[in-house]
Amino acid sequence: MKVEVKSLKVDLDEVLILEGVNLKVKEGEFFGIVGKNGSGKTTLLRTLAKFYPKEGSIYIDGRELEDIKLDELARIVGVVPQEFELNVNFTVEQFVALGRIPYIRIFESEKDREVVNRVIDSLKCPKNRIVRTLSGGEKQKVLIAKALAQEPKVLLLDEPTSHLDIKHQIEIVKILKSLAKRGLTIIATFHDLNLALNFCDRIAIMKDGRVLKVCKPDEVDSDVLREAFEVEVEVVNLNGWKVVIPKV
Ligand SMILES: Nc1ncnc2c1ncn2[C@@H]1O[C@H](COP(=O)(O)OP(=O)(O)OP(=O)(O)O)[C@@H](O)[C@H]1O
Repeated sequence: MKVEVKSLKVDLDEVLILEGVNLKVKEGEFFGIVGKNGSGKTTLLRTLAKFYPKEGSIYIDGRELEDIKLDELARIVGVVPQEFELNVNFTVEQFVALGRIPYIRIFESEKDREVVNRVIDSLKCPKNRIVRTLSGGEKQKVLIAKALAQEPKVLLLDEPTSHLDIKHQIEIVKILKSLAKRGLTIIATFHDLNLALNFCDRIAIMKDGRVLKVCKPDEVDSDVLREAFEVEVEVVNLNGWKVVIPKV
């Protein structure tokens, strides 16, 4: 499903956090959001998930967010939050099954079990382990699995690779890329510019609650990064990889 944001403004506790945000994310697009700390990335994602009141409009598949009730929204939009104290005593299987709540009537159905097992297998999560005992990276995958068990059409992820080593970072972004290729619309924030530049289809660069530029990774240059991050950097091409190097 496509996601469109028009003239979005968000105030939290009477502080202006987002203003004049306009975005058009296509169905099946892997869309990255980057920007320095406090630029408004998390607030934008949470607003897309209807966590915060807003001015302006957000359309999901052409429908204004206000008109989509929360139970229906839970079947359309999956959210993977940034920080999550995942100290629950559930097994991975039980925890991922929570993602089926928007579908469950009284008893878990055969389909619920099938979806939970498919998602766990596709992310290679350790099904029978207790979630509390998992490493940060394993917990991150379990959170993504729970969101995918919702069978969302749009997946919002806040820093999906923040707890991961380089192997697992690449594993997760490749999984996200393949999900997007199969039609899932993915909007994810990244601190790691190199991951965003090499895997996202397009990127929004944010500063001070506004979107400075939306472009393809090839169009991200040192000028816009200097403006957004207030640091001198160079964007170079190294063996087919775009790499952002700080000039210190
Ligand atoms: N409830 C609130 N009341 C006032 N200010 C808030 C509130 N929530 C967030 N902010 C402020 O809004 C700004 C944007 O925060 P947000 O978490 O969206 O940024 P971010 O780009 O995700 O940052 P980070 O990269 O550090 O996670 C920050 O200055 C933050 O302090």
